Amino acid sequence: ALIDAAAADADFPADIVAVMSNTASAGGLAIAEQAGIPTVVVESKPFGKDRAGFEAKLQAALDDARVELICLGGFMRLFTAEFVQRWHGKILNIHPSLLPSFPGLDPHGQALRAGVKISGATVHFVIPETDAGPIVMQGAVAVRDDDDAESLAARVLSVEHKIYPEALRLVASDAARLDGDYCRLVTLQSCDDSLIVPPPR
Ligand SMILES: Nc1nc2c(c(=O)[nH]1)N[C@@H](CN(C=O)c1ccc(C(=O)N[C@@H](CCC(=O)O)C(=O)O)cc1)CN2
Ligand SMILES: NCC(=O)N[C@@H]1O[C@H](COP(=O)([O-])[O-])[C@@H](O)[C@H]1O
Repeated sequence: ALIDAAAADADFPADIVAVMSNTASAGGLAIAEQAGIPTVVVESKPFGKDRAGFEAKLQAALDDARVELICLGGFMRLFTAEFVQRWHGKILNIHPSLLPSFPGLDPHGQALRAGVKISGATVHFVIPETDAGPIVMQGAVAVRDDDDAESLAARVLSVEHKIYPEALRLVASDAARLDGDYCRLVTLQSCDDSLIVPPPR
């Protein structure tokens, strides 16, 4: 969705300069290759619990690609506080729940077990505390009585594909920035109500 958004708008304020993964099996690498975007794999498994060692190798790849802003998508490893502070205000993550509800792993299962009627996705700045960074944008879906984790994830994913490009547009154009504990909207943004996704008929 980020690749498509950047390709579709000549004025999009960001270029996808590389897609990187900590595992060679990540599906996004093939999508990037098909789009002619450089890919990099920095395997995390050889580093075991040595997060700093993995991050040093990742940082070198980010430097080589001259990355200025990181957008995480399904990156299932926690960063050290040192790495996050080095990239202060320059790492976004998308999480498939309406944070601060249901952070961490299995958010859809958490939502279903809690019996919530509305779920969705959140784009937030990454801070050392997991899934706790200031929120840039959210989109919602109704939870249906017959939903399981797979069906809910599929509907939430369609919202992710809508809000992540728009959140990146805001941050890359400096219309939204991390300001202490807040995501500060530097310019008034017209809220796009279509991001509140009604339940499918
Ligand atoms: N310091 C931070 N690192 C990361 C954040 C963050 O907010 N602060 N966001 C996550 C993404 N994420 C949810 O959106 C997430 C990813 C991974 C985990 C986690 O517990 N990972 C375990 C390993 C789990 C596994 O291998 O299956 C771990 O790293 O020990 C929780 C939340 C990205 N990083
Ligand atoms: N905590 C982060 C998290 O849960 N991210 C989730 O992983 C998906 C991508 O995974 P995939 O590339 O395996 O489809 C993302 O769409 C998001 O819902």
